[in-house]
Amino acid sequence: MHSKDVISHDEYEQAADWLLAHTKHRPQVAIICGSGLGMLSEVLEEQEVLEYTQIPGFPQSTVQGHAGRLVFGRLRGRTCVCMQGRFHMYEGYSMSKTTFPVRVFKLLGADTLVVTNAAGSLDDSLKPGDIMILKDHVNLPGLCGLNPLCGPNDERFGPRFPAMSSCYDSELRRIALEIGKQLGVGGAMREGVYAMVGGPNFESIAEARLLHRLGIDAVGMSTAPEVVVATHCGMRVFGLSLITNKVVKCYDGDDMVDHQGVLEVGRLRAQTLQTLITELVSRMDVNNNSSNSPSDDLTEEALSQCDHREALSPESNSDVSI
Ligand SMILES: O=P(O)(O)O[C@@H]1C[C@H](O)[C@@H](CO)O1
Ligand code: HPA
Repeated sequence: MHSKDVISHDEYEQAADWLLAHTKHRPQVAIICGSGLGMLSEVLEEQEVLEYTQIPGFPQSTVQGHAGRLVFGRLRGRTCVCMQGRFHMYEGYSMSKTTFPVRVFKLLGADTLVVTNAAGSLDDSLKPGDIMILKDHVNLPGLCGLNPLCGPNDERFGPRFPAMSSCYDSELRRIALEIGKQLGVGGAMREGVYAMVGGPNFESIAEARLLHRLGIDAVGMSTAPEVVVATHCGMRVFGLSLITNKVVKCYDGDDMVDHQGVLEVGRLRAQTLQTLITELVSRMDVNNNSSNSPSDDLTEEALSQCDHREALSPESNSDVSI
């Protein structure tokens, strides 16, 4: 790693101080929107929007479907910040730069990180349009030494050797699955293991088969580094993948994945994901690292937004059933 890739505590603080001076909001929950999932921020109330170009030290979004804005606002009594646009290694950023915002959110006071992504399924039981709750990940670049925690460790954020064995909060996973059932989309939601590859090309068939044999359920090009950095600094993490395509695993056939198709599935699933995240955030106890359920029943408003319930039932979701 180059010394220029080391980001000093001052640089994180400068970004955090700038944000504190430019918004009245003090976020408890940070949400990272995956490819085509920027609409998750639309549900925030009392919005204040800041462009990445304005924020000191922030990288810039270069990928279609990643707008490049921070949206601050309120969601059912919780204060949130939403990243409309994340950073990927394949854009040419160092791992520490791709995860820069996570530490900034920590300095802003956020104790919970919600990560979302678009991913291709390797397991045939996951269909486009399904939602996979991350139970665990395989950080392939990380295993090869491309890890945002490489370089001098800053003890103010966390320990040199953080554990990753429980990085996806089990209580938040349980609540999300419960909400899915209440919304009538339980059949299209399950837990699974996400693997991060470097990208930007989609997988070759041999690569897809290799990942499948390793027991990976879905593959994407992000998320794991953000989760590593958040876990390192003591944040509680919830992650989900919107399955946007099946990864091609057979030589005979003419299926081919493309980014436009990925974005399209995000558009079609916008409302389901908005409702799911809104309900999840509303049931989080943001103060003491556990969760509470002020009401375990969905509001009528949430249920009425779920006119997609039938479309997401397991019987009907053969391929894109949206
Ligand atoms: O930011 P995410 O991980 O959601 O984006 C996925 C991976 C690539 O960036 C892109 C491919 O379509 O979507
Ligand atoms: N592979 C890797 N990343 C992805 C995919 C995929 O099939 N779909 C969306 N992001």
